[in-house]
Amino acid sequence: MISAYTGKQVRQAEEPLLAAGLGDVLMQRAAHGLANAVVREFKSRGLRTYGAGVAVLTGKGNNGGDGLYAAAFLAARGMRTTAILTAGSAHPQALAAFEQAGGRVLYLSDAASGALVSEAVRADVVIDAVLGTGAKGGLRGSAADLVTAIADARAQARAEGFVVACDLPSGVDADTGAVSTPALAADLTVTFGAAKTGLLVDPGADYAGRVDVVPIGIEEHLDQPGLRRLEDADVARLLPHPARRAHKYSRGVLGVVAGSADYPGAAVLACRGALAAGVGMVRYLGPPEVADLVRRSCPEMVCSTGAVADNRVQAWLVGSGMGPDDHDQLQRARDAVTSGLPVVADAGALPALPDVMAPNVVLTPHAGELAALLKRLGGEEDRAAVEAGTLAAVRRAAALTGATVLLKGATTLVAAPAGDVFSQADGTPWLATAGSGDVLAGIIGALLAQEDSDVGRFREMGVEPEQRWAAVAALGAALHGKAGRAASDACSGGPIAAGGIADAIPETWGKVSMLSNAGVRKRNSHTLPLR
Ligand SMILES: NC(=O)C1=CN([C@@H]2O[C@H](COP(=O)(O)OP(=O)(O)OC[C@H]3O[C@@H](n4cnc5c(N)ncnc54)[C@H](O)[C@@H]3O)[C@@H](O)[C@H]2O)[C@@H](O)CC1
Ligand SMILES: [K+]
Repeated sequence: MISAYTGKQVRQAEEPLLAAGLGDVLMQRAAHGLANAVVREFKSRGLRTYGAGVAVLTGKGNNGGDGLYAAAFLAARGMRTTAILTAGSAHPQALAAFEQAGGRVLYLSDAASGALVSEAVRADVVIDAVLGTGAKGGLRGSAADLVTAIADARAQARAEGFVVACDLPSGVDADTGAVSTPALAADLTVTFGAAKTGLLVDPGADYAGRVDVVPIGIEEHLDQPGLRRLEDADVARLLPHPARRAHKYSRGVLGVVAGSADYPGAAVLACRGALAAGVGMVRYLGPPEVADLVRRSCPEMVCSTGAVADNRVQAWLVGSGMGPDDHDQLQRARDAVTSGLPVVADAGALPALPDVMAPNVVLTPHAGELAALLKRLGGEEDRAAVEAGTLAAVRRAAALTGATVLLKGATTLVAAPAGDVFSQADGTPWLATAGSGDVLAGIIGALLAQEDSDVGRFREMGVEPEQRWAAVAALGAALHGKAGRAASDACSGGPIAAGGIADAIPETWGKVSMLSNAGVRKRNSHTLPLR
């Protein structure tokens, strides 16, 4: 599990060490980690470090100090290092160490900016150490102009080097992931002590590139993370596995209320996602013509035209492919949400649900649907505002509705009403295809139906029982992303259609599960390997 913290939380964790006079030690550890990461990046790209050019964009605070110390380490390895001071001054000890190691110092002024841009554009690596967690707002003045010019050169492929952000890309808000432009998109962000929340949230994640966390000794002072990400091992631990004497009912039955005359395919894709995601049985409820297509597309399905109350299931999926005029289906969606069972509510159901729900109801809006939901609850947001502040928007929606809210996107965020947030980015842009969300709803529905009252495996991971619905939804997002990636990889990175995501789920599931075979055997009470 990756745990992420706000800038304030990280600074609070640093306080006891700073009070003990260890400030310079922390900075040296951070700088050492940054320098090592830069060297590793050169090696992984098959590039020589000796004689390579390093340009450090250096602010006047401690972030600039980290960059200068790191550049001093790199100079000692024979790299040609140049610091471009953006604020006229820099961390004095770090600057002295840098100059002593043979680094060259240039000062940013309006007159010199053309030459400085060329310097940065020619460098094999640009280290962005202008602003860190102490920044208020984004880059301004000539520092902003410099970054704009470098970013333009990179966009026009006039710069060959790569960009490494020191702690976070300057201009990215460490807490919210909001971006004050201009900001330089990094290939790699080397962040200190702990991942910062804003690096794992869009749009900040767009600028962070890969994120490396360098431990600096503050870790034991960190409190509860504001945001978490499930890694492969967590996914493996959370995926359900049938007990040896399981039968189809004990494995969970999912009821699906989805599809309409206009969008019958959405019901089929939701059902295909669910059938592939481990559930014992899927029942479909809806108009006869949609039921007919579902039955013909998925012979495993049990279809009926009855009411929610007449069907024994462990969880419901409602809304995929439904419109505002599908009155019978919308009534079923409302009945499912008030049944007390876990529900995943998607697309067309979202405008028709009660204002206040329960944590075991998982809403799955995209940014436009989330904006509409927030407006209905009295907010001002439009789609652009949601996209610029995804974390705040998803948290607010969860707090206002009392439901778990999953915001779909390149980075998928899931907020529990009590405040826990998960962030998953397992997929590929090819997942942005019609029907992909229906498959996601199917997966989450299937996982909800398999949830039992055993909350131990969540507790072991530090997830409280009432927040586990968010973890289950994040698990679904992870599985969906990984399956989409696997489907695309199987076509050498080519495009995928939504049905391909569903088809790739079982093998993706199997491969991830192998990571925790020991745990699986423990849960199944088997001591002998299954043959
Ligand atoms: N506190 C510590 O002990 C450690 C801090 N570390 C580094 O220190 C950073 C935080 O350092 P600081 O608190 O000095 O903050 P920053 O380095 O982020 O910068 C703050 C400085 O820039 C100025 N500033 C703020 N906003 C600005 C803006 N929009 N435009 C231009 N100037 C602006 C401030 O007046 C201040 O001088 C972290 O991101 C990390 O890189 C690491 O060295 C690890 C240890
Ligand atoms: K930075």
